[in-house]
Amino acid sequence: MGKKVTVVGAGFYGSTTAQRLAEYDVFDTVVITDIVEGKPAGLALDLNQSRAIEGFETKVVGVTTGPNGEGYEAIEGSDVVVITAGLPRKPGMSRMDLLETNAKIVRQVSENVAKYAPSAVVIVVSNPLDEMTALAQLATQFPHQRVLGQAGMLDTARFSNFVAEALNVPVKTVKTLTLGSHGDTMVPVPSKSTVDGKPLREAMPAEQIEELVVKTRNGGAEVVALLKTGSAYYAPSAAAARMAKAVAEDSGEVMPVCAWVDGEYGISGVYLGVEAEIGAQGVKRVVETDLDADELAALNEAAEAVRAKQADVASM
Ligand SMILES: NC(=O)C1=CN([C@@H]2O[C@H](COP(=O)(O)OP(=O)(O)OC[C@H]3O[C@@H](n4cnc5c(N)ncnc54)[C@H](O)[C@@H]3O)[C@@H](O)[C@H]2O)C=CC1
Ligand SMILES: CC(=O)C(=O)O
Repeated sequence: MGKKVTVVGAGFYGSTTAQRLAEYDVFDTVVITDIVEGKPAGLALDLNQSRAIEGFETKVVGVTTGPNGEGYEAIEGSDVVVITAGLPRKPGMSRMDLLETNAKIVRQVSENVAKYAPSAVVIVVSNPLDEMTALAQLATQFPHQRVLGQAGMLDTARFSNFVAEALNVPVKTVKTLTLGSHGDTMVPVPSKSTVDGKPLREAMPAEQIEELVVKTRNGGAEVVALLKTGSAYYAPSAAAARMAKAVAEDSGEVMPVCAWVDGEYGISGVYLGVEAEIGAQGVKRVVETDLDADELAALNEAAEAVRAKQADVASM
Protein backbone atom coordinates (compact mmCIF):
# COMPACT_ATOMS: atom_id res chain seq x y z
CA MET A 1 0.00 0.00 0.00
CA GLY A 2 1.17 3.55 -0.65
CA LYS A 3 2.67 5.61 2.12
CA LYS A 4 0.72 8.28 3.94
CA VAL A 5 1.98 11.15 6.07
CA THR A 6 -0.02 13.64 8.10
CA VAL A 7 1.16 17.10 9.08
CA VAL A 8 -0.86 18.52 11.98
CA GLY A 9 -0.83 22.32 11.96
CA ALA A 10 -1.03 24.30 8.73
CA GLY A 11 0.98 27.31 9.84
CA PHE A 12 4.38 28.26 8.48
CA TYR A 13 6.13 25.11 9.70
CA GLY A 14 3.33 22.74 8.71
CA SER A 15 2.67 24.18 5.27
CA THR A 16 6.36 24.22 4.26
CA THR A 17 6.77 20.67 5.59
CA ALA A 18 3.77 19.50 3.57
CA GLN A 19 5.23 21.13 0.47
CA ARG A 20 8.60 19.43 0.92
CA LEU A 21 6.99 16.07 1.59
CA ALA A 22 4.78 16.34 -1.48
CA GLU A 23 7.71 17.36 -3.68
CA TYR A 24 9.78 14.35 -2.51
CA ASP A 25 7.12 12.22 -4.23
CA VAL A 26 7.64 9.26 -1.89
CA PHE A 27 4.20 9.37 -0.28
CA ASP A 28 0.88 8.59 -1.96
CA THR A 29 -0.86 11.05 0.30
CA VAL A 30 0.08 14.05 2.40
CA VAL A 31 -2.70 15.09 4.78
CA ILE A 32 -2.47 18.55 6.31
CA THR A 33 -4.78 19.53 9.17
CA ASP A 34 -5.49 22.60 11.26
CA ILE A 35 -8.25 23.97 13.45
CA VAL A 36 -8.60 26.99 11.14
CA GLU A 37 -11.58 26.63 8.85
CA GLY A 38 -10.64 26.35 5.16
CA LYS A 39 -6.88 26.89 5.46
CA PRO A 40 -5.76 23.26 5.13
CA ALA A 41 -8.12 22.71 2.19
CA GLY A 42 -6.86 25.88 0.53
CA LEU A 43 -3.22 24.86 0.97
CA ALA A 44 -3.97 21.37 -0.38
CA LEU A 45 -5.68 22.82 -3.43
CA ASP A 46 -2.75 25.14 -4.06
CA LEU A 47 -0.11 22.42 -3.57
CA ASN A 48 -1.96 19.99 -5.86
CA GLN A 49 -2.02 22.65 -8.55
CA SER A 50 1.79 22.73 -8.42
CA ARG A 51 2.01 18.99 -9.28
CA ALA A 52 2.07 19.53 -13.03
CA ILE A 53 4.94 22.00 -12.71
CA GLU A 54 7.01 20.26 -10.03
CA GLY A 55 6.23 16.81 -11.44
CA PHE A 56 5.06 14.91 -8.37
CA GLU A 57 2.15 12.46 -8.08
CA THR A 58 1.58 12.73 -4.31
CA LYS A 59 -1.94 13.96 -3.51
CA VAL A 60 -2.34 16.55 -0.79
CA VAL A 61 -5.54 16.52 1.30
CA GLY A 62 -6.43 19.38 3.63
CA VAL A 63 -8.78 18.90 6.58
CA THR A 64 -10.06 21.19 9.32
CA THR A 65 -10.34 19.41 12.66
CA GLY A 66 -12.72 20.20 15.51
CA PRO A 67 -12.32 20.38 19.29
CA ASN A 68 -13.78 16.90 19.78
CA GLY A 69 -11.66 15.18 17.18
CA GLU A 70 -13.95 15.91 14.25
CA GLY A 71 -12.11 15.39 10.96
CA TYR A 72 -9.37 13.17 12.39
CA GLU A 73 -10.67 10.16 10.39
CA ALA A 74 -8.66 11.69 7.54
CA ILE A 75 -5.38 10.71 9.21
CA GLU A 76 -6.28 7.00 9.42
CA GLY A 77 -3.56 4.75 8.03
CA SER A 78 -0.81 7.37 8.35
CA ASP A 79 2.69 5.89 8.52
CA VAL A 80 4.07 9.14 9.91
CA VAL A 81 2.48 12.09 11.72
CA VAL A 82 4.39 15.35 12.09
CA ILE A 83 3.00 17.53 14.88
CA THR A 84 3.60 21.22 14.20
CA ALA A 85 0.48 22.51 16.00
CA GLY A 86 1.16 25.19 18.57
CA LEU A 87 2.21 28.78 19.02
CA PRO A 88 5.61 30.00 17.83
CA ARG A 89 7.80 32.43 19.78
CA LYS A 90 7.66 36.20 19.47
CA PRO A 91 10.77 38.37 19.99
CA GLY A 92 11.98 38.25 23.59
CA MET A 93 10.20 34.96 24.37
CA SER A 94 12.01 31.77 25.24
CA ARG A 95 10.74 28.45 23.91
CA MET A 96 9.83 27.60 27.50
CA ASP A 97 7.30 30.48 27.57
CA LEU A 98 5.19 28.37 25.19
CA LEU A 99 5.04 25.39 27.57
CA GLU A 100 1.53 25.63 29.02
CA THR A 101 -0.29 26.73 25.87
CA ASN A 102 1.40 24.24 23.61
CA ALA A 103 1.09 21.40 26.11
CA LYS A 104 -2.71 21.65 25.88
CA ILE A 105 -2.57 21.62 22.09
CA VAL A 106 -0.02 18.79 21.80
CA ARG A 107 -1.91 16.63 24.30
CA GLN A 108 -5.20 17.04 22.41
CA VAL A 109 -3.54 16.35 19.04
CA SER A 110 -1.62 13.33 20.39
CA GLU A 111 -4.73 11.74 21.85
CA ASN A 112 -6.39 11.95 18.45
CA VAL A 113 -3.30 10.59 16.73
CA ALA A 114 -3.33 7.61 19.10
CA LYS A 115 -6.99 7.00 18.29
CA TYR A 116 -6.92 7.42 14.54
CA ALA A 117 -3.34 6.53 13.54
CA PRO A 118 -2.29 3.98 16.17
CA SER A 119 0.58 2.58 14.06
CA ALA A 120 2.15 5.89 13.09
CA VAL A 121 5.61 7.13 13.88
CA VAL A 122 5.17 10.56 15.48
CA ILE A 123 7.64 13.36 14.81
CA VAL A 124 7.08 16.31 17.16
CA VAL A 125 8.27 19.79 16.31
CA SER A 126 6.10 22.00 18.56
CA ASN A 127 8.07 23.91 21.20
CA PRO A 128 9.45 23.58 23.77
CA LEU A 129 10.60 20.60 21.75
CA ASP A 130 12.10 18.18 24.26
CA GLU A 131 9.12 18.58 26.60
CA MET A 132 6.48 18.35 23.85
CA THR A 133 8.10 15.15 22.57
CA ALA A 134 7.90 13.61 26.04
CA LEU A 135 4.29 14.76 26.33
CA ALA A 136 3.32 13.28 22.96
CA GLN A 137 4.70 9.90 24.05
CA LEU A 138 2.75 10.06 27.30
CA ALA A 139 -0.46 11.11 25.59
CA THR A 140 -0.23 8.53 22.80
CA GLN A 141 1.21 5.77 24.98
CA PHE A 142 3.13 4.68 21.87
CA PRO A 143 6.41 2.84 22.40
CA HIS A 144 9.18 5.39 22.98
CA GLN A 145 10.93 4.48 19.74
CA ARG A 146 7.83 5.54 17.72
CA VAL A 147 7.80 9.08 19.14
CA LEU A 148 10.71 11.37 18.38
CA GLY A 149 11.35 15.07 18.09
CA GLN A 150 12.98 17.31 15.51
CA ALA A 151 15.67 19.64 16.79
CA GLY A 152 19.15 18.21 16.23
CA MET A 153 18.83 18.12 12.45
CA LEU A 154 18.03 21.83 12.46
CA ASP A 155 20.61 22.88 15.04
CA THR A 156 23.29 20.82 13.26
CA ALA A 157 22.36 22.37 9.90
CA ARG A 158 22.67 25.84 11.43
CA PHE A 159 26.11 25.01 12.87
CA SER A 160 27.26 23.64 9.49
CA ASN A 161 25.98 26.70 7.68
CA PHE A 162 27.77 29.08 10.06
CA VAL A 163 31.05 27.15 9.69
CA ALA A 164 30.76 27.12 5.88
CA GLU A 165 30.04 30.85 5.80
CA ALA A 166 32.92 31.66 8.17
CA LEU A 167 35.43 29.65 6.13
CA ASN A 168 33.86 30.50 2.77
CA VAL A 169 33.74 26.82 1.77
CA PRO A 170 30.88 24.81 0.20
CA VAL A 171 28.45 23.73 2.90
CA LYS A 172 28.61 20.15 1.62
CA THR A 173 32.25 19.92 2.76
CA VAL A 174 31.25 20.68 6.35
CA LYS A 175 30.03 18.07 8.83
CA THR A 176 29.00 19.16 12.31
CA LEU A 177 26.96 17.69 15.13
CA THR A 178 24.64 19.15 17.75
CA LEU A 179 23.23 17.16 20.67
CA GLY A 180 21.46 17.95 23.95
CA SER A 181 18.33 20.05 24.26
CA HIS A 182 16.67 22.40 21.77
CA GLY A 183 17.27 25.27 24.18
CA ASP A 184 19.84 26.78 26.49
CA THR A 185 21.50 23.41 27.11
CA MET A 186 22.05 22.66 23.42
CA VAL A 187 25.41 20.90 22.94
CA PRO A 188 27.20 21.67 19.65
CA VAL A 189 30.01 19.12 19.33
CA PRO A 190 33.22 20.57 17.80
CA SER A 191 35.14 17.32 18.44
CA LYS A 192 32.93 15.55 15.87
CA SER A 193 32.92 18.40 13.36
CA THR A 194 35.01 18.35 10.20
CA VAL A 195 35.77 20.44 7.12
CA ASP A 196 36.76 18.42 4.07
CA GLY A 197 37.27 15.45 6.38
CA LYS A 198 39.73 17.33 8.62
CA PRO A 199 38.96 18.31 12.24
CA LEU A 200 37.19 21.66 12.59
CA ARG A 201 39.71 22.49 15.32
CA GLU A 202 42.44 22.51 12.63
CA ALA A 203 40.39 24.75 10.35
CA MET A 204 39.70 27.62 12.77
CA PRO A 205 40.88 28.88 16.17
CA ALA A 206 39.12 27.79 19.36
CA GLU A 207 37.69 31.29 19.99
CA GLN A 208 36.05 31.35 16.56
CA ILE A 209 34.56 27.88 17.11
CA GLU A 210 33.16 29.09 20.44
CA GLU A 211 31.59 32.12 18.70
CA LEU A 212 29.87 29.81 16.20
CA VAL A 213 28.73 27.49 18.99
CA VAL A 214 27.04 30.46 20.69
CA LYS A 215 25.58 31.61 17.35
CA THR A 216 24.17 28.11 16.82
CA ARG A 217 22.55 28.10 20.26
CA ASN A 218 20.95 31.45 19.39
CA GLY A 219 20.15 30.44 15.81
CA GLY A 220 16.39 30.29 16.34
CA ALA A 221 16.23 33.50 18.40
CA GLU A 222 18.18 35.40 15.72
CA VAL A 223 15.54 34.52 13.11
CA VAL A 224 12.68 35.38 15.51
CA ALA A 225 14.21 38.80 16.19
CA LEU A 226 14.31 39.57 12.45
CA LEU A 227 10.93 38.10 11.47
CA LYS A 228 9.17 39.64 14.50
CA THR A 229 5.90 37.79 13.83
CA GLY A 230 6.96 34.16 14.37
CA SER A 231 9.85 31.75 14.11
CA ALA A 232 11.95 30.02 11.46
CA TYR A 233 10.36 27.51 9.09
CA TYR A 234 12.46 26.86 5.97
CA ALA A 235 15.33 25.07 7.72
CA PRO A 236 13.04 23.54 10.36
CA SER A 237 10.69 22.09 7.73
CA ALA A 238 13.64 20.69 5.76
CA ALA A 239 14.72 18.90 8.94
CA ALA A 240 11.34 17.39 9.81
CA ALA A 241 10.61 16.39 6.22
CA ARG A 242 13.95 14.52 5.97
CA MET A 243 13.10 12.63 9.13
CA ALA A 244 9.65 11.67 7.78
CA LYS A 245 11.25 10.54 4.51
CA ALA A 246 13.75 8.36 6.41
CA VAL A 247 10.83 6.69 8.19
CA ALA A 248 8.88 6.16 4.96
CA GLU A 249 11.92 4.69 3.22
CA ASP A 250 13.08 2.72 6.28
CA SER A 251 16.47 4.16 5.37
CA GLY A 252 18.40 3.53 8.59
CA GLU A 253 19.98 6.95 8.15
CA VAL A 254 21.75 8.25 11.26
CA MET A 255 20.34 11.64 12.23
CA PRO A 256 20.56 13.89 15.27
CA VAL A 257 17.04 13.76 16.76
CA CYS A 258 15.30 14.05 20.09
CA ALA A 259 14.99 10.38 21.15
CA TRP A 260 14.32 8.37 24.27
CA VAL A 261 17.64 7.59 25.92
CA ASP A 262 17.91 4.36 27.85
CA GLY A 263 21.45 3.89 29.14
CA GLU A 264 23.41 5.53 26.31
CA TYR A 265 26.08 7.95 27.57
CA GLY A 266 25.19 6.68 31.06
CA ILE A 267 21.87 8.59 30.79
CA SER A 268 18.44 6.97 31.16
CA GLY A 269 14.75 7.73 31.11
CA VAL A 270 14.65 11.03 29.27
CA TYR A 271 14.03 12.47 25.79
CA LEU A 272 17.29 14.07 24.67
CA GLY A 273 19.06 15.18 21.50
CA VAL A 274 21.26 12.28 20.37
CA GLU A 275 22.15 10.60 17.09
CA ALA A 276 19.85 7.75 16.09
CA GLU A 277 19.23 5.37 13.21
CA ILE A 278 15.83 6.19 11.74
CA GLY A 279 13.58 3.61 10.11
CA ALA A 280 10.00 2.45 9.60
CA GLN A 281 9.41 2.06 13.34
CA GLY A 282 11.02 5.38 14.25
CA VAL A 283 14.24 5.07 16.24
CA LYS A 284 15.93 1.77 15.41
CA ARG A 285 18.89 2.47 17.68
CA VAL A 286 20.46 5.39 19.52
CA VAL A 287 23.99 5.76 18.21
CA GLU A 288 26.56 6.68 20.83
CA THR A 289 29.61 8.61 19.72
CA ASP A 290 32.85 9.36 21.58
CA LEU A 291 32.66 12.81 23.12
CA ASP A 292 35.28 14.96 24.81
CA ALA A 293 34.92 15.12 28.60
CA ASP A 294 33.47 18.66 28.52
CA GLU A 295 30.98 17.72 25.78
CA LEU A 296 29.87 14.65 27.76
CA ALA A 297 29.47 16.78 30.88
CA ALA A 298 27.37 19.27 28.89
CA LEU A 299 25.19 16.43 27.56
CA ASN A 300 24.60 15.19 31.11
CA GLU A 301 23.72 18.73 32.18
CA ALA A 302 21.25 18.97 29.28
CA ALA A 303 19.70 15.63 30.28
CA GLU A 304 19.10 16.79 33.85
CA ALA A 305 17.66 20.13 32.70
CA VAL A 306 15.14 18.54 30.33
CA ARG A 307 14.38 15.69 32.76
CA ALA A 308 13.07 18.20 35.30
CA LYS A 309 10.90 19.95 32.72
CA GLN A 310 9.65 16.67 31.22
CA ALA A 311 8.49 15.67 34.71
CA ASP A 312 6.54 18.96 34.87
CA VAL A 313 4.70 18.31 31.61
CA ALA A 314 3.78 14.82 32.75
CA SER A 315 1.67 16.42 35.47
CA MET A 316 0.00 18.93 33.11
N1 LIG B 1 11.53 21.99 16.84
C1 LIG B 1 11.99 22.99 16.11
O1 LIG B 1 13.15 23.00 15.71
C2 LIG B 1 11.10 24.12 15.76
C3 LIG B 1 9.87 24.23 16.33
N2 LIG B 1 9.01 25.22 15.96
C4 LIG B 1 7.70 25.24 16.61
O2 LIG B 1 6.73 24.74 15.70
C5 LIG B 1 5.43 25.26 16.08
C6 LIG B 1 4.71 25.80 14.84
O3 LIG B 1 5.41 26.91 14.32
P1 LIG B 1 4.77 27.74 13.10
O4 LIG B 1 4.19 26.83 12.11
O5 LIG B 1 5.78 28.72 12.68
O6 LIG B 1 3.56 28.49 13.85
P2 LIG B 1 2.21 29.04 13.17
O7 LIG B 1 1.56 29.94 14.16
O8 LIG B 1 2.50 29.55 11.81
O9 LIG B 1 1.33 27.71 13.00
C7 LIG B 1 0.83 26.97 14.05
C8 LIG B 1 -0.48 26.37 13.58
O10 LIG B 1 -0.96 25.45 14.57
C9 LIG B 1 -2.36 25.49 14.47
N3 LIG B 1 -3.00 24.85 15.63
C10 LIG B 1 -3.18 25.36 16.86
N4 LIG B 1 -3.83 24.46 17.63
C11 LIG B 1 -4.06 23.37 16.85
C12 LIG B 1 -4.69 22.12 17.06
N5 LIG B 1 -5.23 21.80 18.25
N6 LIG B 1 -4.75 21.24 16.03
C13 LIG B 1 -4.21 21.56 14.83
N7 LIG B 1 -3.60 22.73 14.57
C14 LIG B 1 -3.54 23.62 15.57
C15 LIG B 1 -2.66 26.98 14.35
O11 LIG B 1 -3.99 27.22 13.91
C16 LIG B 1 -1.59 27.41 13.37
O12 LIG B 1 -2.05 27.36 12.04
C17 LIG B 1 5.71 26.30 17.18
O13 LIG B 1 5.47 25.73 18.45
C18 LIG B 1 7.19 26.61 16.98
O14 LIG B 1 7.79 27.08 18.17
C19 LIG B 1 9.34 26.13 14.99
C20 LIG B 1 10.57 26.07 14.38
C21 LIG B 1 11.58 25.11 14.76
C1 LIG C 1 11.65 28.12 16.59
C2 LIG C 1 12.78 27.26 16.87
O1 LIG C 1 12.72 26.41 17.73
C3 LIG C 1 13.98 27.45 16.10
O2 LIG C 1 13.97 28.16 15.09
O3 LIG C 1 15.00 26.89 16.50
